[in-house]
Amino acid sequence: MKCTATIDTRDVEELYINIDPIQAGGRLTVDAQKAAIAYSDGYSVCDNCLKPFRLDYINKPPIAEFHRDCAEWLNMDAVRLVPGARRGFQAVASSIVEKGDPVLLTALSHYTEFVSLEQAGADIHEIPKDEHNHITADNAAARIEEVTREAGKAPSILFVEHVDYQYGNVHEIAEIAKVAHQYDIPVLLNGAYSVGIMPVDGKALGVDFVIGSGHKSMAAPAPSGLVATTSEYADIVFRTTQSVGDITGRTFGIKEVEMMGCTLMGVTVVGLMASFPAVKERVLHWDREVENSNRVVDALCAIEGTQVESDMPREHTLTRINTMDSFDTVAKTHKKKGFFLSQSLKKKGIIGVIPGSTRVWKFNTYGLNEAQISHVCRAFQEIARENDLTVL
Ligand SMILES: Cc1ncc(COP(=O)(O)O)c(C=O)c1O
Repeated sequence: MKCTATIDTRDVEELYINIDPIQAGGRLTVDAQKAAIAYSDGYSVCDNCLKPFRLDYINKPPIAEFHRDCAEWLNMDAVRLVPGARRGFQAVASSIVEKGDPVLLTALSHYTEFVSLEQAGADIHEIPKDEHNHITADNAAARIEEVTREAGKAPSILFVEHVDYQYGNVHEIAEIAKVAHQYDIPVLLNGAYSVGIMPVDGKALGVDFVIGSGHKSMAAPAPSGLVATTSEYADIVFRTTQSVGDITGRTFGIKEVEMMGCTLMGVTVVGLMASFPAVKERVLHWDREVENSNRVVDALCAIEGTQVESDMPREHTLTRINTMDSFDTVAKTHKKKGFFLSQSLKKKGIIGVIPGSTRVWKFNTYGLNEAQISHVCRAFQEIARENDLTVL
């Protein structure tokens, strides 16, 4: 049968400023693009897989060294690469959680966190958010007490988002981890919106697992991510296989069960590695990114009726904005309805706002330079004025 699917070249990044809430930290560096081409064959990194036969031991390209560097960078003891943050959640859940165990995640957890715990057969409970859309240590403590009372045993793990995907708020992780540890509950940090864009120190936060997403925040090809842990948990999460063939008597050496033997291959691993020097450098400039985020938010707030639903001032580049009393009032009579906003933005060279959204929506300014930030600020206000909204 003839395959009719064709892949068009994608020139979006060259032509437009992209403020899509989930894509900002995943854009590849030029080095990652070059590495992806050079290592495009499936088994390209496996040419020098010598004893011991496991991908994270390969020295050429320096994958083994990269694992060590990455652990040190996160101030954790061991790292493995995985195909996406979700596979990191899955590895931890399946090695720590027994079927029927109570577990805690939060009212701001991503669905992939739920799914990983569901797959492990967990009895899932949420920590509620407070009135400021924060997960707090007090709420975590109260929920641990409640769930322990109801289930007859303490939760076997607590998953918490460093920065949540709904508001882009930064949560009080060190305090939550301290509380959880008082009940001997290990803590998994979902760093999908932090690892690779802002400084993350696992030991300072006091967490037992750090999960990162390569394609979301580490300028890496999809699917990629990492799971980092402490020496206390490394042997559990990275346990090696005990399988023995009952006819052949075969054993499989040091292959790790949760990693399905070998970790990231080809384009994904070399892309992640090639961007790593730039990623390490860019997290040092997080203050500038936050400043830029606040500039755009301030420009939006100057449009009468606009409100920010995330923390103010912004501490992150992902922001949730409410334009029901500004852009949405235009949408009510505009011939293009709610699509006028994304279409007007596109005409001004900006993409990433979901077409049709004029009520509550999100954007991310990560990685934009000064000129692009100024242009985005100006564009929102011009669109407001063109549609007779008041700009203060
Ligand atoms: C907060 C959060 N956690 C986890 C994930 C899943 O990340 P990945 O695609 O790397 O598995 C996402 C993806 O959108 C997310 O927003």
